[in-house]
Amino acid sequence: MNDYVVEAKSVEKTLGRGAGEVHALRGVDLALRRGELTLLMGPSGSGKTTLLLVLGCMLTPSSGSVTVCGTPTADADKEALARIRREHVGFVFQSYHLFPTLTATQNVQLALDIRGEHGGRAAQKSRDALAMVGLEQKVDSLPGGLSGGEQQRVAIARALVANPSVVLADEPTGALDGKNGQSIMRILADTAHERERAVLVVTHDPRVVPYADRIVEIEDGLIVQERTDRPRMPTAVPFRA
Ligand SMILES: Nc1ncnc2c1ncn2[C@@H]1O[C@H](COP(=O)(O)OP(=O)(O)OP(=O)(O)O)[C@@H](O)[C@H]1O
Repeated sequence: MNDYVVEAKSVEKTLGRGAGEVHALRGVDLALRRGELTLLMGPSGSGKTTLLLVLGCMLTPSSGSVTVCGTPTADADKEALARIRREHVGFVFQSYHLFPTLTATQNVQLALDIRGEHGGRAAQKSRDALAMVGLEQKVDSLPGGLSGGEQQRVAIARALVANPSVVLADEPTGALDGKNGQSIMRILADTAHERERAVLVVTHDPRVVPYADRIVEIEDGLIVQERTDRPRMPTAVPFRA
Protein backbone atom coordinates (compact mmCIF):
# COMPACT_ATOMS: atom_id res chain seq x y z
CA MET A 1 0.00 0.00 0.00
CA ASN A 2 1.40 3.42 -0.91
CA ASP A 3 0.17 6.96 -0.29
CA TYR A 4 -0.73 7.49 -3.92
CA VAL A 5 -4.31 8.41 -4.62
CA VAL A 6 -3.81 8.63 -8.37
CA GLU A 7 -0.95 7.06 -10.26
CA ALA A 8 -0.31 7.47 -13.98
CA LYS A 9 2.35 5.36 -15.67
CA SER A 10 3.69 5.81 -19.20
CA VAL A 11 0.50 7.57 -20.23
CA GLU A 12 0.12 8.52 -23.86
CA LYS A 13 -2.90 10.25 -25.35
CA THR A 14 -3.58 10.97 -28.99
CA LEU A 15 -6.36 13.41 -29.81
CA GLY A 16 -7.99 14.16 -33.15
CA ARG A 17 -7.74 12.13 -36.33
CA GLY A 18 -5.83 11.99 -39.59
CA ALA A 19 -4.05 15.24 -40.42
CA GLY A 20 -5.43 16.77 -37.19
CA GLU A 21 -3.96 14.06 -34.94
CA VAL A 22 -2.04 15.41 -31.94
CA HIS A 23 0.10 13.45 -29.48
CA ALA A 24 -1.07 15.44 -26.48
CA LEU A 25 0.67 13.16 -23.92
CA ARG A 26 3.81 11.24 -24.85
CA GLY A 27 4.67 8.99 -21.89
CA VAL A 28 3.76 10.70 -18.63
CA ASP A 29 4.48 9.27 -15.18
CA LEU A 30 2.83 11.16 -12.34
CA ALA A 31 1.58 10.21 -8.90
CA LEU A 32 -0.59 12.35 -6.64
CA ARG A 33 -0.29 11.84 -2.90
CA ARG A 34 -2.70 12.46 -0.07
CA GLY A 35 -1.97 15.70 1.80
CA GLU A 36 -0.11 17.29 -1.09
CA LEU A 37 -0.93 20.17 -3.43
CA THR A 38 0.73 19.70 -6.81
CA LEU A 39 0.86 22.44 -9.43
CA LEU A 40 0.95 21.42 -13.07
CA MET A 41 2.48 24.19 -15.16
CA GLY A 42 3.56 24.50 -18.76
CA PRO A 43 3.06 26.44 -21.98
CA SER A 44 -0.24 26.64 -23.79
CA GLY A 45 -0.94 23.40 -25.64
CA SER A 46 1.60 21.39 -23.62
CA GLY A 47 -1.02 18.85 -22.46
CA LYS A 48 -2.04 20.11 -19.00
CA THR A 49 -5.81 19.85 -19.42
CA THR A 50 -5.48 16.54 -21.25
CA LEU A 51 -3.44 15.13 -18.36
CA LEU A 52 -5.93 16.42 -15.79
CA LEU A 53 -8.80 14.79 -17.67
CA VAL A 54 -6.92 11.51 -17.96
CA LEU A 55 -6.06 11.52 -14.24
CA GLY A 56 -9.73 12.21 -13.44
CA CYS A 57 -10.96 9.39 -15.71
CA MET A 58 -12.77 11.80 -18.04
CA LEU A 59 -10.48 10.71 -20.89
CA THR A 60 -9.05 7.25 -21.44
CA PRO A 61 -5.31 7.05 -22.21
CA SER A 62 -4.29 5.70 -25.63
CA SER A 63 -1.66 3.65 -23.79
CA GLY A 64 -0.20 3.39 -20.31
CA SER A 65 -2.11 3.03 -17.05
CA VAL A 66 -4.02 5.12 -14.54
CA THR A 67 -4.84 3.79 -11.08
CA VAL A 68 -7.25 5.63 -8.79
CA CYS A 69 -7.37 4.71 -5.10
CA GLY A 70 -5.87 1.32 -5.90
CA THR A 71 -8.33 0.59 -8.73
CA PRO A 72 -6.75 0.15 -12.19
CA THR A 73 -8.88 1.91 -14.80
CA ALA A 74 -7.57 0.10 -17.89
CA ASP A 75 -10.45 -2.36 -18.21
CA ALA A 76 -13.15 -0.08 -16.86
CA ASP A 77 -16.10 0.60 -19.17
CA LYS A 78 -17.87 3.98 -19.29
CA GLU A 79 -20.08 3.16 -16.33
CA ALA A 80 -17.22 1.92 -14.20
CA LEU A 81 -15.22 5.06 -15.00
CA ALA A 82 -18.20 7.20 -14.01
CA ARG A 83 -18.39 5.30 -10.72
CA ILE A 84 -14.67 5.88 -10.05
CA ARG A 85 -15.20 9.61 -10.70
CA ARG A 86 -18.24 9.76 -8.43
CA GLU A 87 -16.50 7.92 -5.61
CA HIS A 88 -13.07 9.49 -5.73
CA VAL A 89 -12.73 12.63 -7.85
CA GLY A 90 -13.82 16.25 -7.45
CA PHE A 91 -13.36 18.66 -10.39
CA VAL A 92 -13.04 22.46 -10.32
CA PHE A 93 -12.92 24.46 -13.58
CA GLN A 94 -11.96 28.02 -14.42
CA SER A 95 -15.49 28.91 -15.51
CA TYR A 96 -17.19 27.52 -12.36
CA HIS A 97 -19.90 25.59 -14.29
CA LEU A 98 -22.72 26.64 -11.94
CA PHE A 99 -26.40 26.49 -12.90
CA PRO A 100 -27.65 30.09 -12.94
CA THR A 101 -31.20 29.29 -11.78
CA LEU A 102 -30.14 27.20 -8.78
CA THR A 103 -29.04 28.60 -5.41
CA ALA A 104 -25.55 27.98 -4.06
CA THR A 105 -26.88 25.16 -1.88
CA GLN A 106 -28.75 23.57 -4.80
CA ASN A 107 -25.65 23.79 -7.01
CA VAL A 108 -23.59 21.98 -4.38
CA GLN A 109 -26.36 19.47 -3.77
CA LEU A 110 -26.23 18.38 -7.41
CA ALA A 111 -23.00 16.57 -6.59
CA LEU A 112 -24.88 14.54 -3.97
CA ASP A 113 -27.93 13.98 -6.18
CA ILE A 114 -25.82 12.11 -8.74
CA ARG A 115 -24.57 9.93 -5.90
CA GLY A 116 -28.10 9.07 -4.81
CA GLU A 117 -28.11 11.32 -1.72
CA HIS A 118 -31.22 13.48 -1.51
CA GLY A 119 -33.43 15.33 0.92
CA GLY A 120 -32.74 17.30 4.08
CA ARG A 121 -29.51 15.56 4.96
CA ALA A 122 -28.04 16.28 1.53
CA ALA A 123 -29.13 19.93 1.82
CA GLN A 124 -27.47 20.19 5.25
CA LYS A 125 -24.26 18.60 3.95
CA SER A 126 -24.27 21.13 1.10
CA ARG A 127 -24.70 24.06 3.49
CA ASP A 128 -21.87 22.65 5.64
CA ALA A 129 -19.62 22.46 2.56
CA LEU A 130 -20.46 26.09 1.74
CA ALA A 131 -19.65 27.09 5.33
CA MET A 132 -16.31 25.30 4.98
CA VAL A 133 -15.39 27.69 2.14
CA GLY A 134 -16.66 30.73 4.04
CA LEU A 135 -20.03 31.11 2.31
CA GLU A 136 -22.46 30.43 5.15
CA GLN A 137 -24.12 33.81 4.50
CA LYS A 138 -24.68 33.03 0.81
CA VAL A 139 -26.27 29.60 0.86
CA ASP A 140 -29.49 30.87 -0.73
CA SER A 141 -27.86 33.20 -3.28
CA LEU A 142 -28.07 32.59 -7.01
CA PRO A 143 -24.74 32.58 -8.91
CA GLY A 144 -25.66 35.93 -10.54
CA GLY A 145 -25.63 37.53 -7.09
CA LEU A 146 -22.16 36.25 -6.23
CA SER A 147 -18.71 37.59 -7.12
CA GLY A 148 -16.39 35.49 -9.29
CA GLY A 149 -14.41 34.44 -6.23
CA GLU A 150 -17.60 33.43 -4.41
CA GLN A 151 -18.81 31.45 -7.43
CA GLN A 152 -15.51 29.63 -7.52
CA ARG A 153 -15.89 28.84 -3.81
CA VAL A 154 -19.34 27.34 -4.54
CA ALA A 155 -17.67 25.21 -7.23
CA ILE A 156 -15.05 24.07 -4.72
CA ALA A 157 -17.76 23.25 -2.15
CA ARG A 158 -19.48 21.19 -4.87
CA ALA A 159 -16.21 19.38 -5.62
CA LEU A 160 -15.64 18.63 -1.91
CA VAL A 161 -19.11 17.84 -0.63
CA ALA A 162 -18.94 14.14 -1.47
CA ASN A 163 -15.56 13.80 0.21
CA PRO A 164 -13.42 12.87 -2.83
CA SER A 165 -9.88 11.61 -2.31
CA VAL A 166 -8.55 13.75 -5.14
CA VAL A 167 -9.43 17.26 -6.27
CA LEU A 168 -8.45 18.26 -9.81
CA ALA A 169 -8.63 21.98 -10.58
CA ASP A 170 -8.11 23.42 -14.08
CA GLU A 171 -7.03 27.08 -13.93
CA PRO A 172 -9.20 27.73 -10.84
CA THR A 173 -7.83 31.26 -10.39
CA GLY A 174 -7.74 32.13 -14.10
CA ALA A 175 -10.83 34.37 -14.02
CA LEU A 176 -10.10 35.95 -10.63
CA ASP A 177 -8.23 39.00 -9.38
CA GLY A 178 -5.23 38.57 -7.10
CA LYS A 179 -7.07 38.66 -3.77
CA ASN A 180 -9.81 36.24 -4.82
CA GLY A 181 -7.24 34.01 -6.49
CA GLN A 182 -5.25 33.84 -3.26
CA SER A 183 -8.25 32.92 -1.15
CA ILE A 184 -9.14 30.14 -3.62
CA MET A 185 -5.57 28.81 -3.42
CA ARG A 186 -5.70 29.02 0.38
CA ILE A 187 -8.84 26.85 0.37
CA LEU A 188 -7.25 24.34 -2.03
CA ALA A 189 -4.08 24.21 0.09
CA ASP A 190 -6.20 23.63 3.24
CA THR A 191 -8.05 20.89 1.36
CA ALA A 192 -4.73 19.14 0.75
CA HIS A 193 -3.14 19.74 4.14
CA GLU A 194 -5.98 19.75 6.65
CA ARG A 195 -8.43 17.47 4.91
CA GLU A 196 -5.68 15.17 3.62
CA ARG A 197 -6.73 15.14 -0.01
CA ALA A 198 -4.55 14.93 -3.07
CA VAL A 199 -4.95 18.22 -4.95
CA LEU A 200 -3.72 18.95 -8.48
CA VAL A 201 -3.97 22.50 -9.82
CA VAL A 202 -3.32 23.30 -13.47
CA THR A 203 -2.19 26.89 -13.75
CA HIS A 204 -0.31 29.52 -15.72
CA ASP A 205 -0.38 31.88 -12.77
CA PRO A 206 3.00 32.32 -11.06
CA ARG A 207 1.26 33.94 -8.05
CA VAL A 208 -0.05 30.54 -6.96
CA VAL A 209 3.42 28.95 -6.76
CA PRO A 210 3.82 29.65 -3.02
CA TYR A 211 0.86 27.37 -2.24
CA ALA A 212 2.42 24.32 -3.90
CA ASP A 213 4.15 21.43 -2.21
CA ARG A 214 5.37 20.30 -5.59
CA ILE A 215 5.57 21.83 -9.04
CA VAL A 216 5.46 19.63 -12.11
CA GLU A 217 6.29 21.15 -15.47
CA ILE A 218 5.04 19.71 -18.70
CA GLU A 219 6.18 20.57 -22.21
CA ASP A 220 5.00 19.08 -25.43
CA GLY A 221 3.27 16.18 -23.68
CA LEU A 222 6.22 15.23 -21.48
CA ILE A 223 7.05 16.03 -17.87
CA VAL A 224 10.32 17.90 -18.04
CA GLN A 225 10.85 19.00 -14.47
CA GLU A 226 9.63 18.42 -10.94
CA ARG A 227 10.43 20.72 -8.04
CA THR A 228 9.58 20.68 -4.38
CA ASP A 229 11.44 23.83 -3.33
CA ARG A 230 9.11 26.77 -2.98
CA PRO A 231 8.95 30.19 -1.43
CA ARG A 232 7.00 30.53 1.82
CA MET A 233 3.22 30.50 1.60
CA PRO A 234 1.64 33.91 2.17
CA THR A 235 -0.04 34.17 5.56
CA ALA A 236 -3.39 35.52 6.66
CA VAL A 237 -5.31 35.63 3.40
CA PRO A 238 -8.89 36.03 4.63
CA PHE A 239 -10.74 32.72 4.36
CA ARG A 240 -14.21 34.07 5.09
CA ALA A 241 -16.23 36.58 3.11
N1 LIG B 1 -10.20 17.44 -29.08
C1 LIG B 1 -8.98 17.66 -29.57
N2 LIG B 1 -8.66 17.27 -30.82
C2 LIG B 1 -7.42 17.47 -31.32
N3 LIG B 1 -6.41 18.07 -30.64
C3 LIG B 1 -6.69 18.49 -29.40
C4 LIG B 1 -7.98 18.32 -28.79
N4 LIG B 1 -7.93 18.85 -27.55
C5 LIG B 1 -6.69 19.33 -27.37
N5 LIG B 1 -5.94 19.12 -28.48
C6 LIG B 1 -4.52 19.47 -28.66
O1 LIG B 1 -3.78 18.72 -27.71
C7 LIG B 1 -2.68 19.48 -27.22
C8 LIG B 1 -2.79 19.58 -25.70
O2 LIG B 1 -3.94 20.33 -25.36
P1 LIG B 1 -4.28 20.71 -23.86
O3 LIG B 1 -5.61 21.42 -23.88
O4 LIG B 1 -4.15 19.53 -23.00
O5 LIG B 1 -3.10 21.76 -23.52
P2 LIG B 1 -2.98 22.77 -22.31
O6 LIG B 1 -1.58 22.68 -21.84
O7 LIG B 1 -4.06 22.51 -21.31
O8 LIG B 1 -3.23 24.16 -23.03
P3 LIG B 1 -3.78 25.56 -22.44
O9 LIG B 1 -2.78 26.02 -21.43
O10 LIG B 1 -3.81 26.45 -23.64
O11 LIG B 1 -5.14 25.30 -21.88
C9 LIG B 1 -2.77 20.83 -27.92
O12 LIG B 1 -1.90 20.79 -29.03
C10 LIG B 1 -4.20 20.91 -28.36
O13 LIG B 1 -4.33 21.72 -29.51
